[in-house]
Amino acid sequence: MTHGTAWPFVKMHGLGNDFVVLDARSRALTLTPERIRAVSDRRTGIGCDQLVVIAPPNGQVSDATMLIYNSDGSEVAACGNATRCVAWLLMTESGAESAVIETRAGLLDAESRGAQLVAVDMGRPGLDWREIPLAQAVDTLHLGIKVGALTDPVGVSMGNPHAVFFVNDAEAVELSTVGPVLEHHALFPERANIEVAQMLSSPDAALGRIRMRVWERGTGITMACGTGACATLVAAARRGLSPRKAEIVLDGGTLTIEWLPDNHVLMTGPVATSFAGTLDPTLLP
Ligand SMILES: N[C@@H](CCC[C@H](N)C(=O)O)C(=O)O
Repeated sequence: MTHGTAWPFVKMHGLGNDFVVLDARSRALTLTPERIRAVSDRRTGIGCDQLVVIAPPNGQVSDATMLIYNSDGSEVAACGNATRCVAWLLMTESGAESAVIETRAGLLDAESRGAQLVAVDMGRPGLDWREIPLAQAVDTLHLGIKVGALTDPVGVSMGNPHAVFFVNDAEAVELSTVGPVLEHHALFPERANIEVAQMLSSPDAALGRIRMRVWERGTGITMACGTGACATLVAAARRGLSPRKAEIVLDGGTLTIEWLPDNHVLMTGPVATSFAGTLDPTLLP
């Protein structure tokens, strides 16, 4: 491989949920699960929770297409924190205050909310068992499964599958033990992201506050999960535990999530750039 053909990348994160971002708008990129795992590997690659590719827009309705891959090599339809990061890159590039990003989960509208702060309309939550998807017809407000001390989560799709367990003490949950078991539970044919959520506010608070930790499908424990924060707010509001707007306190910081009257979920939070570089061609030719 000659010098100059190596892939440039930007390393970004949203509240510590980190990404290697590749711009494939003017150059063909061939990814395989092996290559995604190699780049994502923290010991031998660059290291990230998700590999994110900016691809050309399909038609004229969006500014770009975003493709998202978990560090295990699987492709996913949605990633809230990466959407804010890519929106920020696109807005910085265009000088505009908004951007439209096409994902496998649909078109997402993003807006700048000040320095390094971005709001994204994450669309409508999926509340039907087929949308999550579940293996059988179950009321998504009470999935009724139990692993260890975790019982009866709420199922929510934010373009990707989530199971939200309400607990008295989120810090006490052994996520590294129960997370992988629940991710692969037979009720979730496409696996699931697993959230444990502890209410820090009362149901009648003007603004809710919820502590949340996550075991991400295809990645493991991460510092933050944007779609998980959206799913948690929706789950808490459906259970009558929270108003429809809340601060979700994650390991890496806080996201503000609002379930709007039009049924869309609005996520607002920071973005950060860590460094830029080029990928060793042995990782990605
Ligand atoms: N970190 C993300 C979600 C990434 C995808 C997820 N692991 C899945 O497999 O669905 C976020 O910020 O939403």
